[in-house]
Amino acid sequence: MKYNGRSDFKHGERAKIGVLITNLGTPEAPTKSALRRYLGQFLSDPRVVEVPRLLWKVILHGVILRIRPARSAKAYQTVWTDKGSPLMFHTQAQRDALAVKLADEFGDGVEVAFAMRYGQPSIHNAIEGLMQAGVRKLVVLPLYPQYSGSTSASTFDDIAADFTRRRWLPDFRFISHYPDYPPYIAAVAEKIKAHWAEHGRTDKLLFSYHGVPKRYLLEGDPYHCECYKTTRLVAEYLDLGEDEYMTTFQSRFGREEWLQPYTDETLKALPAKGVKSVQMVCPGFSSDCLETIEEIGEENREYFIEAGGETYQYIECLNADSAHIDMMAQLVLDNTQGWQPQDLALTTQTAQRAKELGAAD
Ligand SMILES: C=CC1=C(C)c2cc3[nH]c(cc4nc(cc5[nH]c(cc1n2)c(C)c5CCC(=O)O)C(CCC(=O)O)=C4C)c(C)c3C=C
Ligand SMILES: [Fe+2]
Ligand SMILES: [Fe+2]
Repeated sequence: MKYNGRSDFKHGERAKIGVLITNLGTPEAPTKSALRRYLGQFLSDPRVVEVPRLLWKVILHGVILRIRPARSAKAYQTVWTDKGSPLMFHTQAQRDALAVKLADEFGDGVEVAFAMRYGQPSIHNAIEGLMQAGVRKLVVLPLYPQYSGSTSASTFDDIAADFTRRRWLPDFRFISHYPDYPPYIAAVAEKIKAHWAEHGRTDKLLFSYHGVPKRYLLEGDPYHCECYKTTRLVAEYLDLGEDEYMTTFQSRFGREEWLQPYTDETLKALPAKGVKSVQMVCPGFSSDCLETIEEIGEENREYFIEAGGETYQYIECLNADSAHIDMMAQLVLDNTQGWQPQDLALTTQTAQRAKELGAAD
């Protein structure tokens, strides 16, 4: 076994704090072949699809990867921009802004990177870059406010896989969720308020979260509860009455039952119940992406209007808004309590002894 490490370590070198933000990942291009690669990696993750491996391998390679890539590529083409995939450029912008913000706190003693769980930039490459830059204390912030095994734990698995191959592990903190973190709740609520100030209010506000199979909830995944908690706290902040908002779940995948109520079914049913205008918000997504721009912004709009709805508005994700970056910086600061970038505390004597033993200076 060859462990990853640095052979050019210098005694007295500054030990930096590393901050790694992550998100899900996105295909490299909106093409069938790129989608096949991306979906192949994503849907092979046992945290995402909890089906016996052999059976799933046959279904994935025999059916899904033959049909879905072409369909998904078409959908991605509708959201692709000159800057590439929205999920990618928003995450890059979040990293850049967070780096500026954290430099106020730690000066040049902090390194900020971003990575994607599937595809590039990979978690392994990002950690490698941070370690090469002298990071000895690492905080990882997956940008999933609500914990789910399929997202948060899967990210942890990938970090752990990197660590099993690493010679010198950093001090490590992992922010597994923040569904009720006051600055996050405030940022989501204030974004809604800003939308109201510009466009007024509608009959209902729908909080739409990405779904997971209902089976995961029944087997102990807290995701469902954490989504409801976020909704409740934002609704309280906004002083909403019970009948003014709803929580729904979108992006169903496969045949089994997922968390309900489904966003699409709800929107098809609301006009008949007298709800003619809705605003949609997706607090579980830190960045606008295929699932918000195309699925909520376009596809579900059609369902609602075809069913007799009159006004349908989508409120964008927090993306690289300053309130979102401030929230991330605060979360990082809360989770680096007691950490300061510092010179490695090696005495001259220790350094001398290490030199005698042949270590690089
Ligand atoms: C926000 C949290 C997310 C959870 C929880 C989640 C679970 C989950 N997703 C799938 C299947 C697919 N998701 C896809 C796209 C996608 N999913 C999330 C986030 C969560 N997924 C995001 C941010 C995105 C968009 C990525 C982008 O490039 O913009 C897709 C791919 C799109 C498609 O082909 O339709 C699939 C497939 C499962 C099975 C699952 C939980 C079990
Ligand atoms: Fe997903
Ligand atoms: Fe619950």
